[in-house]
Amino acid sequence: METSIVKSQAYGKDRVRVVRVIRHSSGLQELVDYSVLCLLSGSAFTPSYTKGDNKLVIATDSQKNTIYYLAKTLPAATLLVPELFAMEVATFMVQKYKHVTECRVKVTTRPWERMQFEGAAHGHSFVREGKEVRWAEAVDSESNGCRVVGGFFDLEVLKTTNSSFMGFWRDELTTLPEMADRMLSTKVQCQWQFPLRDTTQLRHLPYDSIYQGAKHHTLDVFANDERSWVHASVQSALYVMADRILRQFGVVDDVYYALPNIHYFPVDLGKLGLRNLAEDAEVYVPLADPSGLITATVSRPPVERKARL
Ligand SMILES: O=c1[nH]c(=O)c2[nH]c(=O)[nH]c2[nH]1
Repeated sequence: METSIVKSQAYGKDRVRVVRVIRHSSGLQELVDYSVLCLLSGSAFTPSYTKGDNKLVIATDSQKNTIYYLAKTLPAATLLVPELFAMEVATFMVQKYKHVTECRVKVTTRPWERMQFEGAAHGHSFVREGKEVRWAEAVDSESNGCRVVGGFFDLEVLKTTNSSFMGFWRDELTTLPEMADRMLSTKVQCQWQFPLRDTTQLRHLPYDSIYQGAKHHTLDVFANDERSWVHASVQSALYVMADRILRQFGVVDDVYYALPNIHYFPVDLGKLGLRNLAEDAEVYVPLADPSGLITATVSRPPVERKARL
């Protein structure tokens, strides 16, 4: 007879692909392309793990059907915003099934850009641009209310100059030279968290503007903020990016970044009689592994947090 206890559990369906078309009477058509993860938790499910008792198990197949059902029946304005869609699925599950105490829904989007011809937007044709992925997560829980997070990952950027890394700790294990100018590349992961609110308030936050703003600040600081790059490091640029997002969007509680430092090294062409190091560097080789990894969560000072409540 087993004596172990289940400390935590969550089960559901992952990678539910939903492509939803919204057909407007004007002839314009819109499209979202989502991959959805839905996970249910609750102590009522413990016997399904410990006793093989499935009485209260909502089949993962039914969870998948619920996602399709909501994709068909929710209003367009909700479907088009991943945070709102995630929240509707999560709250639906918690409200419909009394024994579900928490539902976690993560929606990942694959962006389709509307085609443009001579400046005019096409009514129903789209092209996949870039690899960056937007995502949103809503966790609705009976006891805590709803927690929403938005973010993006795989935004790949590179700059050929105006980045340095100087003045770092040196000891017998240090071989890296001071770098007054270097190539810099990263694949940005950024996410922003909203305070716990009730769902009525959460339904009215400007999720799309925050996503656009976060992306803008990320690219603008990467390309243009001389202070953080020319004189400092990935760490200091990360902080400036996050601070800008927090200052523009009062509803955001904290911002997390993960910035890999994908190294590009100048090839030593000395043996070919060519100078290609330091200020002569023009030919580089990207290093697949390892990369640096700089991460931080940045939030408001405690006093400012209190004032916002
Ligand atoms: O911006 C950087 N931060 C670091 O901490 C670091 N470490 C390193 O080797 N190169 C860099 N670059």
